[in-house]
Amino acid sequence: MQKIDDVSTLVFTKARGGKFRWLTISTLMLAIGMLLHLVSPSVFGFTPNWMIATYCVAILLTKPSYRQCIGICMVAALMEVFTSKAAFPYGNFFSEFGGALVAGFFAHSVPPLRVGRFSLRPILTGFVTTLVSGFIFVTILKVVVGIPMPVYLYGILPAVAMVAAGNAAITPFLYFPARHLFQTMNGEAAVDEDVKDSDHSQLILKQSRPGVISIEHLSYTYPGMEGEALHDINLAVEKGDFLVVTGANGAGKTSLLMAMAGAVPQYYGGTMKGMVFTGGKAVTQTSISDLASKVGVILSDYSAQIVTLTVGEEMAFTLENHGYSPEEIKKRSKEALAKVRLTGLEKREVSTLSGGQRQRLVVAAVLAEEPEVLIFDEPTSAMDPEGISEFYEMVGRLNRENGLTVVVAEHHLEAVLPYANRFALLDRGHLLSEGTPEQVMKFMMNHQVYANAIPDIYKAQLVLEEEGCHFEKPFLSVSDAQASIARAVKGE
Ligand SMILES: Nc1ncnc2c1ncn2[C@@H]1O[C@H](COP(=O)(O)OP(=O)(O)OP(=O)(O)O)[C@@H](O)[C@H]1O
Repeated sequence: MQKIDDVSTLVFTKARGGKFRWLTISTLMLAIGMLLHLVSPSVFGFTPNWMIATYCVAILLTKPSYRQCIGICMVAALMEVFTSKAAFPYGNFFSEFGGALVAGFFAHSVPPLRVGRFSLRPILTGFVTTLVSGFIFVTILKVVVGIPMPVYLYGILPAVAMVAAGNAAITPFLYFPARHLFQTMNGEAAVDEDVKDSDHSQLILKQSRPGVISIEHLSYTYPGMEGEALHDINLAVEKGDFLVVTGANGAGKTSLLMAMAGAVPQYYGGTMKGMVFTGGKAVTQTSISDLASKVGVILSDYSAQIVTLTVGEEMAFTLENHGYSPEEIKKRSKEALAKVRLTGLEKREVSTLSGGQRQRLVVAAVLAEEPEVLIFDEPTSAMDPEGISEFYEMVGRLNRENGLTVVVAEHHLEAVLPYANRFALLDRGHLLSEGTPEQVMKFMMNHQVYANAIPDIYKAQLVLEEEGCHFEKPFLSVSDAQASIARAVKGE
C-alpha cells in the first residue's frame, strides 16, 4: 500500500461507460455473431468463427474485467454448444475460457499498435484468440474422441490456423463499423480504446480536512474533450450545510455535483486530477452504489429516475434491491413519503401525479435509503414560481429538521438562498467565490460576474446601503427585508 500525502498530484483516468455498457455491447455483438454463425458465409473456402470474432470486438470495445470477459465467453460457448455439430461440443466451455483470457489480455495490456490511423490490435486479437481457443477445442476433441495423431497434426491443427487467419481478416471488419456505431450513438468520445483505467486500490488516500464531502484540487476533463470542465476546485461541505452552487450555463455545476456523487469520473469516464472524498472515502476507491447510499442524487430530468408504475412500487424498488425486509420497506416508505407530503399515495399510479408530485416521489425514494447528503441538479427548471417556493420550503425543512446536508445547483437564486448557509459561484470550471450567500453575492456584484442572477431584493439592499442605511442581516427574501426595514424604521 502506497500512502499519498498530496492528492493534488493524483491523476485518475477511466474509459467512459456505465456499469453495464460491457454487457449491452457484448449481448448485441454475440447476437450478431450467432446470426452470422447460422448463416455461415465462408472466407476463401474456410468458415470463420464468427462467435470468437464478435466477442473479441465486444471485449476490445468495452474493456471489461477478466471476470466479465469470462462471462461473455461462457455465453458464447453456450450458444456454440447448442448449435455445434462437433462430436464433443462441451469442449467450447474450455476453449472459450482460454479465448476470454487472451482477448482480455489484448484489451488491457496490448497497445493499439497503429499504422497511421489504423489499429492492428483487432487483427491480432482475432488471430491469437481464435488460435488459442481453437487449439484447446481440437486438443480436447482429440483426447475425448480419440483422433489419430497424424490427422490431428497434419489435418486439424493447420485447419485451426486457417480459421484463425480468417478471423484475423473479419475481426477488423466487425470492429471498426461497431466502434463507429457506438461512437455515433454515445457521443464522439464514447469508445476510448487508448485510455488505460487507473487503479487506486493500492493507495492510501486521506481526506485533508473535515466535511461530509471534501473536494481537493479537483480538475476534470470529459473523455475526448480538450478543455477542463472543472479546474483546481477546493471546497468542503460540512454536515448540515445547505450549499447552493450557481453559475452560467456550462460553468461546471452539474460536473461538480456529479463529482460529489462519484459519477464523475466513475460513470462518465475521462481524466480527474486531485480527489473528492465523500462520506470519508475517496470516490475512486468506492463503488457508485456504495456512494449512492450516502449521497442521494435528484437529476434535473427527474422523470428518468422513475422506473415503476405505482408510488408504492417506486418506493420499494431500490429498497428491495438492497435486501430490506417487507416490514422495513413499508416503514421506510411511509416515513419518506410523509417527509415530502405524499402520505397515503402508495396505491396511486405515477402517471396520475403532477410534475411536482413526481419530483417529490423521486426525493422520497432517495430519502428512503437514508442518505447523509441530498444533491439536486437544477431541480426547478420546469416549475412555476409557486412550485419553486413550495419545493425549497420542503428541501429547507429536510435540511433543518432532519439534519440532511443539501447541495443544490441553481440559477433561480431568489427562492433558494433564504435556506442556504453556503453559496458557491462557478465560472467556466473555476470556483470564483465561496462563502455565505452575502459574501458571494457581494463578489458577484463587485466583479460583475453573473450579477444578473442576484435576487432583486438583495440589490435593493445594496442601493439602500449606498444611501447610508445599515442592516444587520442580508435581504435574502422579501420577509427578511420587511423585518430589517421595520427594525431600522423603529431605530432598533
Ligand atoms: N457528458 C459530457 N461530455 C463532454 N462534455 C461535457 C459533458 N457534460 C458537460 N460537458 C461540458 O462540460 C462543461 C461544463 O458542463 P456542465 O453541464 O457541468 O455545466 P453546468 O453549469 O451544469 O451547465 P448548465 O447550467 O447548462 O446545466 C461544458 O463545457 C459542457 O459542454
